[in-house]
Parts: sequence; C-alpha cells; structure tokens
Amino acid sequence: MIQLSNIDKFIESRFHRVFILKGIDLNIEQGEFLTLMGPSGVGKSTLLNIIGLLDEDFEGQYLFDGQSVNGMKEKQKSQLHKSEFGYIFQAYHLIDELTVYENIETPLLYRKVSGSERKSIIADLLDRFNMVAKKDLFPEQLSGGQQQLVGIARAIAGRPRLLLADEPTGNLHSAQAKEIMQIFKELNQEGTTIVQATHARENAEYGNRLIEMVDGKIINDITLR
Ligand SMILES: Nc1ncnc2c1ncn2[C@@H]1O[C@H](COP(=O)(O)OP(=O)(O)OP(=O)(O)O)[C@@H](O)[C@H]1O
Repeated sequence: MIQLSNIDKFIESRFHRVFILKGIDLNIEQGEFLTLMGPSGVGKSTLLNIIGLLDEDFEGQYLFDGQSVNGMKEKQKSQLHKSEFGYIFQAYHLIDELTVYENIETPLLYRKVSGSERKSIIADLLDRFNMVAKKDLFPEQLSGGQQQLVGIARAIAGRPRLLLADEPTGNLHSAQAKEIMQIFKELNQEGTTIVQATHARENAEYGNRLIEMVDGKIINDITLR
C-alpha cells in the first residue's frame, strides 16, 4: 500500500540544512497496524503528514498503491483525503463552528452515506464515547480529552481504508486510552490499515509492528505478532 524510499525532509536555514527526516525506507502493507515510536521531536508527526499526503515538500520516492505521489493529480489526492483516509491530529483540528454531532458527521457527508445510516453511526459513536449529552456543544465547550474523543470519532466514523493517528490518546486517562486502542484493534481486524505515532509503549502492543525512530531515522523495525 505504502512504499517510502529514501525519504529526506529538511529545512534550509541560513547556513546549512537541518534534516527532520533522513533516509527513511518504509513499506507498509494493507492491513497492518503500525506504531511509530520515539522521543519528542524525532519526526513522527512529520512522517505521518507525508504518509497522509498532507506534506509534499520532501525528497525521495513515495508510492501509494504503486503510484507515485509526486505525479498524483490534486483531484485524486483530495479523493483519498476525503474518502479513504482518516486523520487524528495531535491538536484535534475540529471545526469550531460545527457541533460535536456535525463534526463527526463531516466524513460521512463526503462519503455520501445516507441520512439514516449517518444517524445510526453517529449515535453509536456518541454512545460508545459517552458523549451523547455533549452532541450539540461546540468544540470550545469541551475539555481537551473530550475534543480528542470527537476527533477520534470523526476519523473512524467513515471506516477509512487508512487511519493516521498522531498521539491519539495523549489527553485521555488510561481506561479511555485502552478503550480507544481496543477500537483501533477492531477496526484493523475489519481491514483498516493503521499508522499511529505515540510515546506510549503500551499502545504499540495493540499493533503488529513497531518502528522506533531517533533523530529523523528509523533505528528499529520490530514485528510484534
Ligand atoms: N515547518 C518546520 N520548520 C522547522 N522545523 C520543523 C518544522 N516542522 C517540524 N520541525 C522540526 O522537526 C522536528 C520533528 O518534528 P515532529 O513534530 O515531526 O516530531 P515528533 O516526533 O512528532 O514530536 P512529538 O512527539 O513532540 O509530536 C522537530 O524538531 C521540529 O521542531
């Protein structure tokens, strides 16, 4: 599904290049549940953004479904963004003007899911995340953890083919974090490919592969099961 070869990402400063990613080679098969781990600042978010086609300013080759991302048409990328990828961002990126319900509904509208099916999917997620009473509130009226849950609900509502999750449980307490990881595991078993970035080793245990990063490089690639 994803083939990254010799990916470099750098920032030009006045006197030299500062590498954020250096020589990344990574193949991800459809159906994997992979965790990127490493201390803060090693480039996990940067790599997720490249994989998610949100950052095209890199060197090296990226093939998605065998096709070079550099040559992809905007329309095709936008189609992938809207209908096949689900994103969970560290900073949530909820839409401030939309309620909890409407935020979760957005990917379903893109995917042209019928009204009654949308209602049932959203009701199920609200119930699962204990957010039924909050459905008409706006993001600013929620705690950080609740906003994170809405971001997760939105990303998984449309059952994406590829789920990209940046520190998805960073603001949740441990029971909630476990529940989210369990949901990810089920999604993965139903066919969603997952790439998550996290500091939490216990989150990696739910996946099948652990990639350890240091200073913009992959130093370990471990199969977990
Ligand atoms: N646009 C940018 N300009 C300059 N430096 C950047 C830019 N984007 C990222 N960086 C730097 O690249 C490095 C990697 O950042 P990145 O957010 O990918 O790390 P991370 O491993 O996800 O960290 P965290 O776990 O804290 O989220 C950091 O040192 C960051 O300051």
